[in-house]
Amino acid sequence: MSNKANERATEQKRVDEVIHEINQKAQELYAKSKGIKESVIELRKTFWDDVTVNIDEPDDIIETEASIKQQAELLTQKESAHGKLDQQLKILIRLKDSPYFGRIDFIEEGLSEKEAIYIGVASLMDRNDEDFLVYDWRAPISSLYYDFPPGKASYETVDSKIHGEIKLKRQFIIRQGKLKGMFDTGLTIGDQLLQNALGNTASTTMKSIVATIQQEQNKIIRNEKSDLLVVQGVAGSGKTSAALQRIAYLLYRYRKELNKDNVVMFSPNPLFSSYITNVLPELGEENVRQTTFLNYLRDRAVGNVEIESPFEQMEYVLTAKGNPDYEIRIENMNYKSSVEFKNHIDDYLLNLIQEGVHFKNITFQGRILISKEEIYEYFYSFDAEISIPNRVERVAKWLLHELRKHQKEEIYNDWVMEQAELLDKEDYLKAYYEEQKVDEDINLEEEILRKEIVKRVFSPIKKQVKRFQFVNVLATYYRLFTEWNGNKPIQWEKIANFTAKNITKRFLPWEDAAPYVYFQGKLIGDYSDRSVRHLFIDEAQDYSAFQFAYIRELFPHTRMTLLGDINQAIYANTSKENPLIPDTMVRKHERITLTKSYRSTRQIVEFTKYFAPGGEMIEPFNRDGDLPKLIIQEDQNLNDLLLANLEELRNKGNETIAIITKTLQESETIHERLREKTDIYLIDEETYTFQKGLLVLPVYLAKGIEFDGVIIPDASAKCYSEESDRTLFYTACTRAMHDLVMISDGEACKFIQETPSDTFEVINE
Ligand SMILES: Nc1ncnc2c1ncn2[C@@H]1O[C@H](COP(=O)(O)OP(=O)(O)OP(=O)(O)O)[C@@H](O)[C@H]1O
Repeated sequence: MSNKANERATEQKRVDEVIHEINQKAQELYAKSKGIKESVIELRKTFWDDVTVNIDEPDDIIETEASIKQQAELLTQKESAHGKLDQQLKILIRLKDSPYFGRIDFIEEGLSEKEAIYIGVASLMDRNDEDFLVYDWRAPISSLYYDFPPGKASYETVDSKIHGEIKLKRQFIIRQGKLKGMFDTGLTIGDQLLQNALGNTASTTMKSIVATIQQEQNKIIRNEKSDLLVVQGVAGSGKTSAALQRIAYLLYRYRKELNKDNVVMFSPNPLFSSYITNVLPELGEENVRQTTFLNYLRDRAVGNVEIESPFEQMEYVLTAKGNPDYEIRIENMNYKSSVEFKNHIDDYLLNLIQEGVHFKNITFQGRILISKEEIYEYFYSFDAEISIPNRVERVAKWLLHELRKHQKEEIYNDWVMEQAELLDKEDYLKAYYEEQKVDEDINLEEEILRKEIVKRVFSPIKKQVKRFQFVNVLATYYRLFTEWNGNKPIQWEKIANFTAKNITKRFLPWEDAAPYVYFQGKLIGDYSDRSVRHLFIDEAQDYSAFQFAYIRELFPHTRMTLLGDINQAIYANTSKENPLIPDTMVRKHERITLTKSYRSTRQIVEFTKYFAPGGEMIEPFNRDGDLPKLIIQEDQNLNDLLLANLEELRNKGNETIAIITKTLQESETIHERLREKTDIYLIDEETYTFQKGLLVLPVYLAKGIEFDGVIIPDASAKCYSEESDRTLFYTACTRAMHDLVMISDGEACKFIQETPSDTFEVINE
């Protein structure tokens, strides 16, 4: 046997031994878990047998309660032990298929023996729990694998830095316990494994990249020092992947202090959220809290307002040119996205300390119990030193006190007994006795019934007061645009009229959503979630300066990781003062730039980098495919052309093909035309998942996602005519992993024309 074959046989032998060990452990765990499960079932069945129930005397009741509590605790303990064993079993099952993907032989400085360190998705100890058969990829020593080629190397432990030398670096592909591939590499992580990973067809959910994390990505994943980490990475450079592995890393590294509920991720759209849901479970972690910024704002906004989505805003910008309000809307977007507007709101808030907060009457059965004027007077009777939210709290206390007085007065009104006729008296009396702990007294019955009825009717009013709903946030916001005479910026009149018109309809355009919720927080307090320890913002280029400033105030003590690509800033006004642009961030932060693109073939990256602003720095990963194709057609039927190209892409092995349009309108038209002829799935902002096959969607909903093949049905100069379309077009093209086809009716857009003619193939139909 050759040396190589020998080594391979030795490695397979080790794989077999480790799997044997896994099987043993799994059997033991299974037996334990089964035992516990049976005892849980048994305990549930016999729960009451071991409880002494006696409620004759107060002492007996206490004893009974203690006995139930003890039994319940025992059950919880057993259930949790069973849960933990189950979790361990799941890890073993994962390891059994592929116990590890890497090995390094490391000699620590001062020691003579080298140690072979095998790295996998989770740790595995030998039977005696003495040695590691597999190290978790997140263990400190595993960083050697990602950070260094063979030669001098070091890694950091909790309290020191260990130096030494890597003698060997090896990568494995193990599937179903069989060694399918094995490569020794001089590079950080060899090309071959990455080639394998990237050459596959797109999947409908994202995969983990732990076996092939690159050095730059590893810096993002293992960064523990920065409070604010800003990652600017070109399209397909692995930002989202790095973010998810970073979450898994942090959950492992700080497992005592951090859990899934302490981590929040803002993602660009619901489709993206479901696209990434598999990654953390694949790494043995539970999914963290995920939401879109839109949902975050919608969940918070008071005042029964309708908040426009950023996608609707985008669609408006792209399709409503010529609309009488269009220019004003753009100005509104400009101004409301700026920190200048935030300062303006802050000035207004200073004025509100003196005057101007609007309140609502507290009404009951159509009568005003406490008028807004009375509330206003009480609110402004406080010292100017007392902040607005603080005063609001005091007003709430006062209102509750006043309401109690009104409640008492209502008791003897006729309506109460009328209502009593309609009710289940038993239920009311029972509730009363339970609460008041008094003995039944028939003479008191009517009195009690009255009290109870009034209490229940007042309860929702009190709840509203406790939630500060007596403050009319929307009307106070409206006053900013209609009455307040503060320092007004230029163009204020138009913007103010436009905003006032919308507020009257209880409608908030997307650019007004964050300002309104910010303003609301300053009036009635923010329910900022202090349990959030890490916040991740993906596609950070799509946030405006106002939104960032607001998020920073909302999470003052939260560590943040912002990831994005300024070249993909598709929403109007988000690329100004964006933290992804160097020097725009005031707060101390660390910045990592990723320039290598892994998603697309070399040919697609070479083509797209020409029209990405600052694209010279984009480096393709060395994976070859066909040149992007530009089809120029004059009178061809677009349907036939699309169908023919689809067929061709399918024949080349592409499984997921997306027709990416500029607007939703266009997507709908194409969907309508093709649905009779082929299976095609339209994706809109309500779509949460997608299947392999043919999809049609606007570019702003394709953010963060990738497809085997992409067809741009209208890449003409008519469609992508403005400079502001550059990032849209770039985003659309960079969704393609293997094939990119662009169709243009007549002259192609200037972005294609800017690129050297040898970077794409032109076909004249
Ligand atoms: N180290 C890696 N090993 C294997 N695959 C990788 C690696 N880095 C990135 N990829 C792959 O490259 C593709 C792009 O990654 P990802 O979506 O994380 O990039 P992104 O920077 O967020 O892209 P975009 O900004 O365009 O949305 C994915 O298929 C991902 O699995």
